[in-house]
Amino acid sequence: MRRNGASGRDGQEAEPILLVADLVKTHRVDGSVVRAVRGVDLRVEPGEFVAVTGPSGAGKSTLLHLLGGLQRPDSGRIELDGRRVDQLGEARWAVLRRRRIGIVFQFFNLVSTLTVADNVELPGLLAGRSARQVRARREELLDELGLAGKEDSTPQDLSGGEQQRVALARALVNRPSLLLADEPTGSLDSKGTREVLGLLTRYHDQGQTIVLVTHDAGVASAADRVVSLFDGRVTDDVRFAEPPTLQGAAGAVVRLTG
Ligand SMILES: Nc1ncnc2c1ncn2[C@@H]1O[C@H](COP(=O)(O)OP(=O)(O)OP(=O)(O)O)[C@@H](O)[C@H]1O
Repeated sequence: MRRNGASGRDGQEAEPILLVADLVKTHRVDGSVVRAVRGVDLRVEPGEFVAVTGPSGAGKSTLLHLLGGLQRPDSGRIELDGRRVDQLGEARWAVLRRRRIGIVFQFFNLVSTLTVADNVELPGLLAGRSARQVRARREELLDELGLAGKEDSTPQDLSGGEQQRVALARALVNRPSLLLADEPTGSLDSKGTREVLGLLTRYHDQGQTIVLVTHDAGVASAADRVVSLFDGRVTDDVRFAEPPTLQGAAGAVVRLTG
């Protein structure tokens, strides 16, 4: 392994997908002040699979929310695909998120009253794609994710692992530049964890850029780079010389789950 540099997988200088500089976020609730993110710098190259890890309260979820535009930083800079985005308003962030960013959450956040098919298609239709295009993409994803035949089910008919696979399909429907995942295996059993990590690894192998937040070192080992946070600051940034293979990721999960 090596400490992180600024070059891509092939050693060439590449345009980063994500460039974060001196990002700061303070939460204020009922007179108390929590400095959750205290000057984070991060550069993510196209095709990287980055795990952001650290103990509870380190600021991982806050950082992910800032990267996905779900919260605004107090100061600092975020560039996505070369474009500054940290100062965009809510409406423009919503458009950007739909087109460029897919997000997977710990508790899936599926719309319980919609079918699997509708949950997956919704961001595609909201992004203005044709119904035919979106339907074809949904079919492709549900097939890849082992969910063919579940189109008419509702989320509550599915296991946690299946729900997270639906959430992954929804996140990928618009072919995002960046996939963000916030503890995506945090509410899954060992089988669901294995499945979801295997699928993330497969999409990464196909070139998907992923930033995943986890407190779990076993889950982090599926990534090819691990950024450690503590008290809102990056304390370590390690990139593995050999990007892990699907088998490597599966091995990590087997070690994790026994
Ligand atoms: N919306 C919020 N309002 C107030 N405080 C918050 C909010 N979100 C997070 N915090 C606080 O900010 C700090 C960082 O929280 P954050 O959830 O980002 O850390 P984390 O590393 O993801 O932790 P965990 O693994 O427990 O989710 C914590 O002290 C937390 O209590």
